[in-house]
Amino acid sequence: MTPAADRDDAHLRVAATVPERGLDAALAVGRGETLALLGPNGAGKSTLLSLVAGLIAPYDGQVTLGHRVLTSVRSGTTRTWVAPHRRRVGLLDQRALLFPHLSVADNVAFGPRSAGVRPDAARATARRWLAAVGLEDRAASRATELSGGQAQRVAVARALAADPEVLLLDEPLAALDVDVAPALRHRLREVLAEQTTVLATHDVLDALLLADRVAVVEDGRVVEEGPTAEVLARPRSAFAARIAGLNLVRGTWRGDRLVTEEGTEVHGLTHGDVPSYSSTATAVFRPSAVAVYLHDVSGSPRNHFPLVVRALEPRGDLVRVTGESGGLTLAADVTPQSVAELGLVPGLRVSLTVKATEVSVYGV
Ligand SMILES: Nc1ncnc2c1ncn2[C@@H]1O[C@H](COP(=O)(O)OP(=O)(O)OP(=O)(O)O)[C@@H](O)[C@H]1O
Repeated sequence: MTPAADRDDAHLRVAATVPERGLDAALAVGRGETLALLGPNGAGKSTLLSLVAGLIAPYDGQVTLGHRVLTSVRSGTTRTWVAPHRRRVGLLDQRALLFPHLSVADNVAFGPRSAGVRPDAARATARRWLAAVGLEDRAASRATELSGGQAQRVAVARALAADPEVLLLDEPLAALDVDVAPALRHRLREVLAEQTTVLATHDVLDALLLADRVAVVEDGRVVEEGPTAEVLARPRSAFAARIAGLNLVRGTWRGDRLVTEEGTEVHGLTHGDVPSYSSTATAVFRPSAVAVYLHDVSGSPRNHFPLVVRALEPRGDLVRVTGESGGLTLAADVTPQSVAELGLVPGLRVSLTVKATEVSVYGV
């Protein structure tokens, strides 16, 4: 069991084994928190969501939400079972699955109407959530008239209009075109701010931009868990290291550059909405985009970081060089030949450079 699963302040707790799917995992999510389940195909992410939604029962385990026990099964014997529609859990997967014969507004009003809310109040709720996802002007359209990205936004509004205590998102952006996904990701970030959410994804950007915490799921186990930026910057599990291992630099956006608390400046290209001046931002760049020199190499538009080498580790055909730079841990992937030519050893002072065009800056 992970330490996080023992948290006292958890709103949602899951601890379950599902032998036929190779799952034996525990997780906990705080109220208003977004937890990303990050893992490869078949790892057990959807199974965990299905347990919470009440679509499957464990062989052994419990699901609790606040003070309510939703599922309790001991060695195949069910003790407590709350029906899916009574759980106050919303589930959304990569297909929007709107009712084709209903208008957009009626799709969104469906949840409150089913819960017995009067038609005018349900319509008002629908309007509010459509506005939150930026689609109030499509209220009267048929669901079939929407683009894929719009339909997915309506599906988000419909899930939230039902006022779930927990929202479960299973790869909500996976089916969307790459040019549509960033806009929806941004909307999701806004609407998920106060919402307890579990997000299954294998996209590191979803985790970085939407989640407060990440649980890495591999072979039915939670193998790593922690604040998103920490896990992605210093991955301990094999999967997280493969997809993440990114250089992440947090700081304050100064209009054309990010400045860390210790005064390190990072130039990069902004993605999605440009961060507002003085707001918190994150610069992201891959170790493979970083070059290592023994001396400072001047020349813009490059970023330079003085680094004290801490470790050298083989990584496929390359060697990952990690070290400290002004309170940051940074990594560069270089060839074994460069390691030999530069005489890289722990303790050596070097200079890392990365082109500004290789650095993505996000307003988070
Ligand atoms: N309906 C099902 N019936 C039986 N086994 C299933 C079913 N769905 C998934 N499995 C199995 O359970 C295991 C976990 O799958 P799960 O779908 O939870 O993984 P996942 O991490 O969500 O992967 P993906 O990203 O591919 O959806 C896998 O071995 C999978 O083959």
